[in-house]
Amino acid sequence: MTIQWFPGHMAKARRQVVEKLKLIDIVYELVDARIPQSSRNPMIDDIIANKKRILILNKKDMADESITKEWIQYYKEQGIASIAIDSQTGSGLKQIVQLSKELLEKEREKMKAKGVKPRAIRALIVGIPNVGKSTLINRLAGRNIAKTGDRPGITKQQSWIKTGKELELLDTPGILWPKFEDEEVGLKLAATGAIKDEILNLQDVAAYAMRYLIKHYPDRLMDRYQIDNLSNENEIVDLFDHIGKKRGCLSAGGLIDYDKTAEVFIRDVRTLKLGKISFDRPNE
Ligand SMILES: Nc1nc2c(ncn2[C@@H]2O[C@H](COP(=O)(O)OP(=O)(O)OP(=O)(O)O)[C@@H](O)[C@H]2O)c(=O)[nH]1
Repeated sequence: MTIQWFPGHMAKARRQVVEKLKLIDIVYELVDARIPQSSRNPMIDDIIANKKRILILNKKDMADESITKEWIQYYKEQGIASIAIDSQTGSGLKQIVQLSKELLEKEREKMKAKGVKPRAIRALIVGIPNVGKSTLINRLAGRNIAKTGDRPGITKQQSWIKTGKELELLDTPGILWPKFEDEEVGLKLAATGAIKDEILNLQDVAAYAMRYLIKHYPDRLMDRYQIDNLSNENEIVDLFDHIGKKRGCLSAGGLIDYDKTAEVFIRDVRTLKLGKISFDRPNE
């Protein structure tokens, strides 16, 4: 389902998250590990205010491992606890409870001192569309629970999902909007498949991804499309021609079909044919 993020919807989405914050101890802010900055909500710090938070870099299986490590370090320096996980296989999930306990230790110690037995930690997953919120909830619950999160305008009864003895999750994640105002962010969201292909011109998205690969992963481009010398193909049009020819993207008259080439190239990127690519890098 595509959400049209009008200002009214943003305000409503924000209100829904703020309401839920009253019920929970900790926020799990879910982002896409390939674009940890570009897949964050622009107002997230303001929205969650003083609540404890873990920044969860999901889909780590698709991101460049060394860059993910740099991100974790970067966030540590910013005072933000972060971990990388793969919700599809469950890799990294154990750290979530462990880290939550660490972050909430003081509060829990205080409760113990008052003679109150600490209850399970209560958490809310928030994030922009498509970062894997439902997949994570289902994984933590050990069954298929989460279907859709809060759509702006739709109010749903809250209920808790128990995941083991130590953690309870709100069953509907908070859906927040991405940073659309920045064109590059839009291109990154499109390149990773986070937004619908109809929203941006696919040739623009492909050209952006090609430039990014020339800069950061030239060998992979050369290997995949048998390019001998990338410096001669720096012109994006030449690269389109080369890839179009190699991948058989020709129109009736034998000319390169650029739309088809863009589609094939983007599919290669999204299906890891060019390896694991991180489109956001710290300090860039
Ligand atoms: N490779 C990989 N794919 C994942 C992972 N987590 C989720 N996905 C896929 O990402 C897509 C989006 O996942 P969802 O769980 O529907 O994302 P969501 O955040 O709930 O999306 P909305 O309901 O649109 O807000 C699905 O195709 C999932 O299978 C992961 O860790 N690795």
